[in-house]
Amino acid sequence: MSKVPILAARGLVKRFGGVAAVDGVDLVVDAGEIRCLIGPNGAGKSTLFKCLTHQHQPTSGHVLFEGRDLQGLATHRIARLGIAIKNQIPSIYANLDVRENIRLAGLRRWLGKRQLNRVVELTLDEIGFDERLASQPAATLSHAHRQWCELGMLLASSPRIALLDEPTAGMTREEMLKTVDVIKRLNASATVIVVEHDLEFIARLAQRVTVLHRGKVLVEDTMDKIEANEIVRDIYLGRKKEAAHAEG
Ligand SMILES: Nc1ncnc2c1ncn2[C@@H]1O[C@H](COP(=O)(O)OP(=O)(O)OP(=O)(O)O)[C@@H](O)[C@H]1O
Repeated sequence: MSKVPILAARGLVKRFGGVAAVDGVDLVVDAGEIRCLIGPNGAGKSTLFKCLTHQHQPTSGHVLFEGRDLQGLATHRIARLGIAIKNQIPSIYANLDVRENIRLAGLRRWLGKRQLNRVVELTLDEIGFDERLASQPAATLSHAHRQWCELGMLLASSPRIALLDEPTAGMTREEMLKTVDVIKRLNASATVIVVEHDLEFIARLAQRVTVLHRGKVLVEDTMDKIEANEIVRDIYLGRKKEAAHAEG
């Protein structure tokens, strides 16, 4: 009997006027994977991310969660299926402290009070927040700490699958390395799909990588094979050459 993938895209197309930002993408993600989506600027990564999470209605094609078409489902119904989304701008309650943010996310699991408290403290530990950070209002956190707070909220909500859009954007290398650890913890119980630019981050994290180019899947493979792929290197090196040329 064939296994049903946790998430699949079939013939996904998203057009903006004459531009096909996503142009016939088929994607199969198995339960338990960490999958990275990469590609040069304008490849269609963000648009695909928004289609997969149904923040964009695809022009045509389908997104299936465990074989179930997500079409027509409201955001809260999608969340209830266990699909967690982290956009580039963190969605945290700025006026609440970190512990309260994480507690709110954990409420989704309908745990008893003592169990919920345990989950919250364990999560704070998993994201490496001490008491000072845990009781800090989210609004006063640094950029990286906000991202980790939101990842903590995902951890506490125990999703089936988490989709993350550029979780290391604006981070130092050290912060990126810590984010790798937090996402690995998330992956202990959830499938993870990540859109990213940072190739070191991807090499440390992903089992399989899907490369997008001009709205289509160019290649899908392990990071080692992707790094050795001449066409992929041309796309990235070509971009660097163009940038160097533009800088004069
Ligand atoms: N809301 C929109 N309206 C019109 N065109 C759009 C819109 N969103 C994206 N596009 C176009 O779709 C194409 C793909 O954009 P998208 O942002 O998905 O690429 P990306 O791979 O995420 O790029 P980047 O790495 O620069 O974020 C681009 O040509 C972009 O200009």
